[in-house]
Amino acid sequence: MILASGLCVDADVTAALSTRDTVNELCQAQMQCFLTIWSTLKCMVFQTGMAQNSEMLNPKHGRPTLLEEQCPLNCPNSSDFKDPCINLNVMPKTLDGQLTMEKTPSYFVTNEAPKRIHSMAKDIKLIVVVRNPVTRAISDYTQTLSKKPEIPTFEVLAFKNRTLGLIDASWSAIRIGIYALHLENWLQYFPLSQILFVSGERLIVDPAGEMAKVQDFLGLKRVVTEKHFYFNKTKGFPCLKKPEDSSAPRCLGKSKGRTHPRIDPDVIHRLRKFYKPFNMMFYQMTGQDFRWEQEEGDK
Ligand SMILES: Nc1ncnc2c1ncn2[C@@H]1O[C@H](COP(=O)(O)OS(=O)(=O)O)[C@@H](OP(=O)(O)O)[C@H]1O
Repeated sequence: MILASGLCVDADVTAALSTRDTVNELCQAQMQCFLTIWSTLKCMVFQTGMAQNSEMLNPKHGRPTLLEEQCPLNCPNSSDFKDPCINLNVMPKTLDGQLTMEKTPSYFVTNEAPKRIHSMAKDIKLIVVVRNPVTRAISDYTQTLSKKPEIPTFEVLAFKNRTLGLIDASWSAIRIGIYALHLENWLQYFPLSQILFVSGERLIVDPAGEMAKVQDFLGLKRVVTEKHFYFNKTKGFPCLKKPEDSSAPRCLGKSKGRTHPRIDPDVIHRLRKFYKPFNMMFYQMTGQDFRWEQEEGDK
């Protein structure tokens, strides 16, 4: 989907319409979304897919202690939320002075998740790490490519019809980055004050700054600070100086921070245009400008 510049979402317009209406109007105006986005709204739409925040948070530097557990809402052999599978028993017992964290990126884009999580814990705090959706799509593709080298190129997958400039919004790598639609789903159950949006870009250039926001949001003393991080030139990312369970510095694993394949700049340009109105809506909904339009590169 290519969006003409005149169709950028104006804040007043966005306020007057629900997100879905606004997106619908934009799509209709472009006549390029067809039913793709609308049919996917009923099931899954997007994910942010960034694990690094919880991995950085895991060290029990402070009090309350943070515990991390994966996937409490997933039933074994079931990922479609059909069964009533909320099972807090799989979570570790949370003692006084502890906070338990759970990290499953796909929940953000799973239609049933907000309702189910709300019925489990209405006052739960939610943290979402978001990055430029264009970079996110390329990162997503890079991950798939590492497992399935035979898949078509990013440029092929990104379009329904490249000549006509029709972006394939049904491709999960692209669909997931339409954050405004996912957020709309969550805001039907949780107030914005219960959700913290962490900038994936800031997390790389200023991990301590973003972690300060996380600690404040969780009501923790700021114990993770600049002194816990250093920039690892080989990795090209910040790493932890000394995790609690080891005396050695620790970077995130090989699957985090992979080199992305070169993508045709024209395709990147088209994707930026595609995402722009959705990003504007997301900024308005969150009250945060992630400045993705101002980025030069997409790595
Ligand atoms: N400190 C540090 N070290 C390494 N990587 C970092 C770091 N901070 C942020 N990032 C970015 O995190 C991206 C990987 O997160 P994922 O999206 O794969 O997480 S998840 O597994 O889907 O939850 C990964 O994306 P790619 O660069 O595409 O690999 C990184 O850009």
